Amino acid sequence: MLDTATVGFIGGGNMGEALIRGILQAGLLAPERLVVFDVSRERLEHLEGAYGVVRAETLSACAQASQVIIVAVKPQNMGEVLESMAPSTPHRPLVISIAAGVPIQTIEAALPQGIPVIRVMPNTPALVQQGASALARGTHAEDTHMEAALTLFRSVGIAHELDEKLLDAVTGLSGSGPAYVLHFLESLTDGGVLMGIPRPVARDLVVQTVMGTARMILETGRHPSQLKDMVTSPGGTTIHGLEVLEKEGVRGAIMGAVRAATERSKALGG
Ligand SMILES: NC(=O)C1=CN([C@@H]2O[C@H](COP(=O)(O)OP(=O)(O)OC[C@H]3O[C@@H](n4cnc5c(N)ncnc54)[C@H](OP(=O)(O)O)[C@@H]3O)[C@@H](O)[C@H]2O)C=CC1
Ligand SMILES: O=C(O)[C@@H]1CCC=N1
Repeated sequence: MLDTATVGFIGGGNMGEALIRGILQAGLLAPERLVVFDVSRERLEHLEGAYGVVRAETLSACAQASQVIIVAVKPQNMGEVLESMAPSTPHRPLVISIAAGVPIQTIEAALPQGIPVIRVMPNTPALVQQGASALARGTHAEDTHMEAALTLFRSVGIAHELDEKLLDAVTGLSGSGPAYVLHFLESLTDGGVLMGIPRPVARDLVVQTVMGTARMILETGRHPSQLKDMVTSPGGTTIHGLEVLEKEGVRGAIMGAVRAATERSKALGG
């Protein structure tokens, strides 16, 4: 269904822009096939100017022009957006929500009966086609709808179909995950600076170390523990660093962060 579809974005903030940019860079759709509506005129002007996408003057115009509608507003704005959108969906578009925590049932109940809905949890590395998304289908979403949604999100990274009950956990893991990785990356860089390395060099070394380590997992298929053991010489430097991380409870702290974010996602759904 994507071959001829116009894809509408309601909400063109951080995540909306990451998807727009990623989809265009991947060459999946031409800019004239992307229509955007945002309450912020500034955002609309930015998106139109930066990417050449079509700007809709109203939410209804965006919905009416689109066979696939990606709703990318904050969970708190979902109620008003769905209410405004409902009368503009007689053409039965596929509605894709990326809002954290908002259950499919809530979205379906706010729209006319029979509208296909897919709930997705993407993440910001979609901006550079390195996103990670999980998708769950609603009552009326058929295989063609899921295939179209998977094609969209796979154009900007990897995507898995999952049962909806796991989407809050995905939100806590890979949805919020880039922030944890950036926090770690920033701390590691500060560690280098603390030891006297100029910041730009420390940043470069850290980014390459994180990227190289992730690629090593993917390309060797080995367990992270095995790869960690390769770095860790008996009585050497690494084991002394690891001892500090274990004493400070970093592993438990990271697991706790995923749990806290998952619980927050559940709470956002009401
Ligand atoms: N950021 C992330 O890493 C991720 C976010 N998400 C989800 O994506 C959604 C968007 O998040 P994010 O992009 O970070 O949020 P942003 O606040 O950056 O973007 C939302 C945009 O929608 C606009 N908006 C608000 N109300 C309306 C409306 N009624 N109609 C049209 N546009 C409206 C906002 O304008 P204004 O600012 O003026 O209100 C803003 O420009 C959220 O539901 C979030 O849970 C999912 C995965 C990752
Ligand atoms: O922080 C948030 O609520 C959103 C959802 C996942 C990432 N950012």
